[in-house]
Amino acid sequence: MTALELENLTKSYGERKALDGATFRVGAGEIFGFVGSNGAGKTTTMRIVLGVLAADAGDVRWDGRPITLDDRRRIGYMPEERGLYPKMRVRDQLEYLARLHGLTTAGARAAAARWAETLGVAERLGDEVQKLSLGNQQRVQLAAALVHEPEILVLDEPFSGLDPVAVDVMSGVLRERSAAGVPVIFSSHQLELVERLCDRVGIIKSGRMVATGSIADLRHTDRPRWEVVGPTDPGWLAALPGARVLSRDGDRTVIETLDGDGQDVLRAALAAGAVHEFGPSRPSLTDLFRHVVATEETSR
Ligand SMILES: Nc1ncnc2c1ncn2[C@@H]1O[C@H](COP(=O)(O)OP(=O)(O)OP(=O)(O)O)[C@@H](O)[C@H]1O
Repeated sequence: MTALELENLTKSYGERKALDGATFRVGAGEIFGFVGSNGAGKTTTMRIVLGVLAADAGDVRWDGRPITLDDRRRIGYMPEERGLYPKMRVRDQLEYLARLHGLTTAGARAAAARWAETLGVAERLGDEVQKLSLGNQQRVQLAAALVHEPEILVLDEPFSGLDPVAVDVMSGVLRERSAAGVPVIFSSHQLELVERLCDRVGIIKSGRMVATGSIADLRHTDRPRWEVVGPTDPGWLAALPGARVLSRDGDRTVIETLDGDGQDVLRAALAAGAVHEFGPSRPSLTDLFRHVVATEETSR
């Protein structure tokens, strides 16, 4: 199976260590969400994959062997700093990029039209990029990353600043590309979106991967957790040996128990008053992120 593998990447900018042994793998047809605080090392990692930046040490492999320039040409990349020519018309831009990647004139024209249509910017093909709204420029940017039918997609914050409809359009395209076998890696600070869209997630902190796995794996807890919307007086918990409150917000309480199917929790809560909602609770990706990423990093 073709996979993109990053092993032990290190990179320093002068004294500042941006990557410190980052290792992860994105398999064929997988959508991998790359998350971390500002300055954690996501863009640096992606630039190394692209080859626009050299690592100090470590390897990038594609299909089990060191990635080559030729492989890198088959990456669709959306850089953080974007990079469309503002004065060029959308059509010319997309066709130019497709031609640069080896498509014929007719092939480039067809691909530009197809991706503009898919991303909802077909009516803007004749406009200069700078005349488009930022969200539409971003759609064109994704079209630019896709126009040469890449075998790998590397997207640096493709969802930032998009309205919900554009988020849906872009999510649909990423799902469709991954279903076609393309490994997709994208960075984002929109963790609910990452949770919804990704097969696997990697959390980077200070240049190291601190958690990597499927959403289900990462959200798994050793002990069962329950969410109760009901009695506000925590006295009812005394009836449950080993139970402890993880969080409380008004009448919403999250409880961890030693084991069981939660029926004892429900009974105890009902004995204390009305229960409006009850069910199992698992930490969200946002909870996990807060847990593993220390706040001091945001000031790097
Ligand atoms: N060209 C550069 N020169 C010096 N330091 C840099 C350079 N580029 C990045 N850094 C530093 O390397 C670290 C990692 O930065 P990087 O841009 O990879 O993080 P990031 O996870 O993409 O952050 P963000 O979420 O803010 O985009 C940061 O401490 C940053 O200040």
